[in-house]
Amino acid sequence: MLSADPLLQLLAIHAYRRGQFTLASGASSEHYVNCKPVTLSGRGALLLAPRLLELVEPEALAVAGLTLGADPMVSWVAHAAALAGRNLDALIVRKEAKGHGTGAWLEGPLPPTGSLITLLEDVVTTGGSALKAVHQLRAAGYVVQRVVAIVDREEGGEAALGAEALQLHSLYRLTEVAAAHG
Ligand SMILES: O=P(O)(O)OC[C@H]1O[C@H](OP(=O)(O)OP(=O)(O)O)[C@H](O)[C@@H]1O
Ligand SMILES: O=C(O)c1cc(=O)[nH]c(=O)[nH]1
Repeated sequence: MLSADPLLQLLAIHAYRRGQFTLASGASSEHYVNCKPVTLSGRGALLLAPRLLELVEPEALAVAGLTLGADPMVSWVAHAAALAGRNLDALIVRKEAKGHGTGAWLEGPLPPTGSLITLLEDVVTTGGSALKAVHQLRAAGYVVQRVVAIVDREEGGEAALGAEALQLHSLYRLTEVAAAHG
């Protein structure tokens, strides 16, 4: 049965797949949620941006995320914030420092050192990718206390983030998306 929640419906139809998958952690899984067909769709952006923006800390000056899953997310959340009259910019954290030019890890309009930044993720499994981004942001002098994800697979991510003083907020659990897929 189709979910009454249009966003859950989009994720169930366009993001969730059953099969054999190798995850970022190297583990195997019979489920995969590829959020990109949703996060890169106009309707997905329209539905997701306000849902994620309301979970961003009110004092945050930027949203940041590890490329490339979080790239569209940080962009349209910053856009939604601007439409609401809020000062919130987008930052992209590279998976490795740029090998030429600036040599940067972080791209975007950098807020002052000490600013609060909320980390965005599409999927949290072990939390390793989110932590990689948080480590770069903290090394650059930013305060990160919260990770906001579309889907929490509930496979250790919340505890791993908690061990580094990070709260995980997610819109959906993998089990909900799988159930909506049917
Ligand atoms: O919590 P974790 O165990 O780290 O797994 C979740 C990560 O895996 C996916 O990224 P992926 O490495 O597939 O990269 P991509 O966004 O560049 O496709 C996803 O976008 C998360 O960042
Ligand atoms: O753990 C991962 O790599 C992972 C799982 C998943 O369901 N979706 C995703 O994008 N990454």
